[in-house]
Amino acid sequence: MRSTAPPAPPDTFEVRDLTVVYGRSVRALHGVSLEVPAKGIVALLGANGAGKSTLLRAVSGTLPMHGGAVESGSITFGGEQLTGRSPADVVAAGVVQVPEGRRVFSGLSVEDNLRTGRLGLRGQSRASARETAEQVYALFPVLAERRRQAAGLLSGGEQQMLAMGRALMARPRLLLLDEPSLGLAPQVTERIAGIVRRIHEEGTAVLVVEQNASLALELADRACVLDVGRVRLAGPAEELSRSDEVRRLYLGEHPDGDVQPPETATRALARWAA
Ligand SMILES: Nc1ncnc2c1ncn2[C@@H]1O[C@H](COP(=O)(O)OP(=O)(O)OP(=O)(O)O)[C@@H](O)[C@H]1O
Repeated sequence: MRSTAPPAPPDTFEVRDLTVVYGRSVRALHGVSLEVPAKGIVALLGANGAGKSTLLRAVSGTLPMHGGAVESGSITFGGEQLTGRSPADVVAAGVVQVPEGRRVFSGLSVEDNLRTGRLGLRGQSRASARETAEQVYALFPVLAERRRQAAGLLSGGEQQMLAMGRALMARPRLLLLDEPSLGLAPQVTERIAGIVRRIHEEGTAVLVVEQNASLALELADRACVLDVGRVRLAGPAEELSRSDEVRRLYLGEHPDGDVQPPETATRALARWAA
């Protein structure tokens, strides 16, 4: 039977009722749904162990490397099914992840690190590779200055920029950012945030996973809070940043120094889950 659901708008990224297991017993995600509109920027928040990395692994096709599998649900980008696809296929579909912890090839030069971002991409000419590299250097002038230096000699912030630049070499239409501020000084974090804004303004959709909730909520249009593998809150980032629950749990604020009454949290949940 043909589906009667209307086709998704081009480049909408959709996760629907996703359940992920590790081995036989660890269910890390339970029926998670979220959406990144075309050219949107969405933050995924949650405490340690909430399932943020698991969601990114499911999207990028790297779950099997961690002993995980999608049990049910779907992941689509512009209507194209990504569930169960290989990492190379996901990149070819326009969805590229910047891994947590930067993970650059420290013995390779900046230039060669950028080249690895295009490995395996089909139908791309040398001229277009050069043009993309120049766009990346324009976005990160510090990488242009150090293009022949070994990546291992860069500072933490510069390595984060290189990891982002390498992902941009594949010309993603959706960029997945895993903890871009991890281990960086506040000033460097601000620079990275500014670059994420520019990438987004130039038309790339972004899904950003962050422990630094204030940064993520400042950057994003919408946000989604995961709690022990389930979506606890979702809605416009500005509304979430005003939510008592988010302020207390993720922004480190303690309104009146008191614990929030449970009925307030329930009402907040109902409002943002709508
Ligand atoms: N390879 C794995 N094998 C078994 N269980 C795992 C594996 N990776 C993660 N888990 C479990 O899945 C759940 C979700 O973990 P996940 O790493 O996705 O959370 P997270 O929100 O990314 O946390 P963090 O911020 O600490 O990275 C946790 O209970 C974790 O222990």
